[in-house]
Amino acid sequence: MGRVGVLLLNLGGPDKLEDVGPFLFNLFSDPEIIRLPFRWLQKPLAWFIASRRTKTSQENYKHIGGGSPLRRITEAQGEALKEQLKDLGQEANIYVGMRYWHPYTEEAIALLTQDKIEQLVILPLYPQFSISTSGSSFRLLERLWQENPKLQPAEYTVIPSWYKQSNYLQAMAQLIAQELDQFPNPDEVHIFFSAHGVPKSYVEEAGDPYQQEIEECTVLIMRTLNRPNAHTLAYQSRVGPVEWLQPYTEDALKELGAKGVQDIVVVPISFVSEHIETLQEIDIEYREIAEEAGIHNFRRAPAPNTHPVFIRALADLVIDSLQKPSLKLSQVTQMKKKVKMYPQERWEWGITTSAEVWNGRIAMLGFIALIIELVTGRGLLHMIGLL
Ligand SMILES: C=CC1=C(C)c2cc3[nH]c(cc4nc(cc5[nH]c(cc1n2)c(C)c5CCC(=O)O)C(CCC(=O)O)=C4C)c(C)c3C=C
Ligand SMILES: [Fe+2]
Repeated sequence: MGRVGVLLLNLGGPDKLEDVGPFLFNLFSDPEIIRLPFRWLQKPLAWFIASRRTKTSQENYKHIGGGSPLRRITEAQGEALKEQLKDLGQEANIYVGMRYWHPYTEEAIALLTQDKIEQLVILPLYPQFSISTSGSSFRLLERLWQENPKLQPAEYTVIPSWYKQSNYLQAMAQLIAQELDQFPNPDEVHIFFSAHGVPKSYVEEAGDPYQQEIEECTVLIMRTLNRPNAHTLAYQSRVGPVEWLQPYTEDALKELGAKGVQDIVVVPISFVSEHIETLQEIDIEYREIAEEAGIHNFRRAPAPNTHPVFIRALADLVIDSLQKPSLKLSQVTQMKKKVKMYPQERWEWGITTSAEVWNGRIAMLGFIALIIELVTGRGLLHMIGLL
């Protein structure tokens, strides 16, 4: 076996408050995050939404120490994984490739090319696949390697999602059990799984398997936990005016409170590291909503971070993938059969020439309306609450 590398993919987060604006611009510039029919509108809209959101987002980051801990934790996971692999007899270099902030995926690719990695395992740090997370990073890798084939290692394999991995399930069950046991009556506590949401259209129109994987993951964690507790699954972090997967976390909390539930353990299920959506959104915002709803005893299971059983899960995934036939990026998108990744598969209204002409005209009108709205502060986006 040649020189082995593991590329850990994650979203990235601003290291300090000044990074928040450019980080948000990168995020909203991604067509897998905001799916628009016209590519040229992506950057102006990204700039616009990022500018509107920066201040609120900065306030949120201030609550968690002025920046995201994601880089530090992901790098610590990488170091622990390297050690664990070594203990299991597998030497490997670990690289961290973030999608929207440093260290960018491009930086990781440059490093692993420089290190002459011959066999690469691509491991997204998202247990479940979504077009907007792992899908976006896979798309970027495909593009980087198409643009410069010399950057592609001799051999590589992708792990598309891994929410069924037994040590991952064990780690989650242990983290939940540890919180339940802080209550006087652990079996009476309600377990509240809070998954990151995505727009409903991703699942229903674009075929994103995310919701199905989240639901299955919840069942598997409950089975591994093997306790009698009642549980709920809801979706957090909605952005913008369109409908996202439901029930929304805030509504589900209010409903439980109304039913008289007083003790809960919230389990962040789409994340393997602490970050703004656990430390600020769950620990501060949702806790407040829960308390107002009468849920007085609110605890949260920590994200797996560098929990040894979780690190063992990552190591097992790497070793298994090196022993199995390799899986290519193109196979992953083919495997998720009906998944419409942007922009390789276009929305239906964009595929004929006349439709393209009309799309262009309508888009031009929309862009003019957006500029007028930016200048005057009045218009449709204000009316629907996006601005
Ligand atoms: C606007 C659409 C968004 C979709 C769709 C989305 C999906 C998605 N995101 C994560 C995980 C993370 N998101 C993070 C930050 C973040 N995400 C969005 C928007 C969407 N996410 C925004 C606007 C932000 C910035 C923070 C904010 O202003 O609210 C992060 C990084 C957090 C950090 O500590 O910096 C992660 C991680 C998942 C798992 C997911 C879909 C499954
Ligand atoms: Fe997000």
